[in-house]
Amino acid sequence: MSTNKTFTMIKPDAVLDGNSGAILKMIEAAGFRVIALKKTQLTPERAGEFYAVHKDRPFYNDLCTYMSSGPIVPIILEKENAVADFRTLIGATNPANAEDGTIRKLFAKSIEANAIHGSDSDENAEIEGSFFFAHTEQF
Ligand SMILES: Nc1ncnc2c1ncn2[C@@H]1O[C@H](COP(=O)(O)OP(=O)(O)OP(=O)(O)O)[C@@H](O)[C@H]1O
Repeated sequence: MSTNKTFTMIKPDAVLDGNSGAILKMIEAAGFRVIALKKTQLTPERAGEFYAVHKDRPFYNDLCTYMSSGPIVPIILEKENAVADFRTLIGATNPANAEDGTIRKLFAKSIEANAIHGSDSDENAEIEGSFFFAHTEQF
């Protein structure tokens, strides 16, 4: 059964460019409610843990370097059909393929520095949210 929650993370390129506020505004305007939010920075090792599923991909090392290169804003969100609706809101992984009006179309710079992450399943949303927030931090 759906948990109605998803996990997102505004990535270093978007945070450093001062786009966190504009991105959060789009997220809330689309009907998502913020359950937990903070600003933090990953070490390369923690970035490697977060993206462990990609450890055999050729872009893994560059991805970990990039994801630990600056601040990020991890967020837990709530909405009906949250995981699927959020993937629609952010658009395709590669901004060259992202649909008009999506967050990545507006803010992503490249397939790597693509502004934002969105969980791809209810199970991963739970795992990824717990990676950054203890249950007591959520409300
Ligand atoms: N070919 C690639 N070259 C460089 N970086 C890539 C490439 N493919 C994916 N990435 C990076 O790895 C992240 C995870 O890749 P994945 O295939 O899970 O995409 P996604 O599900 O759209 O993105 P995310 O998991 O961040 O929401 C991407 O968001 C992107 O930052």
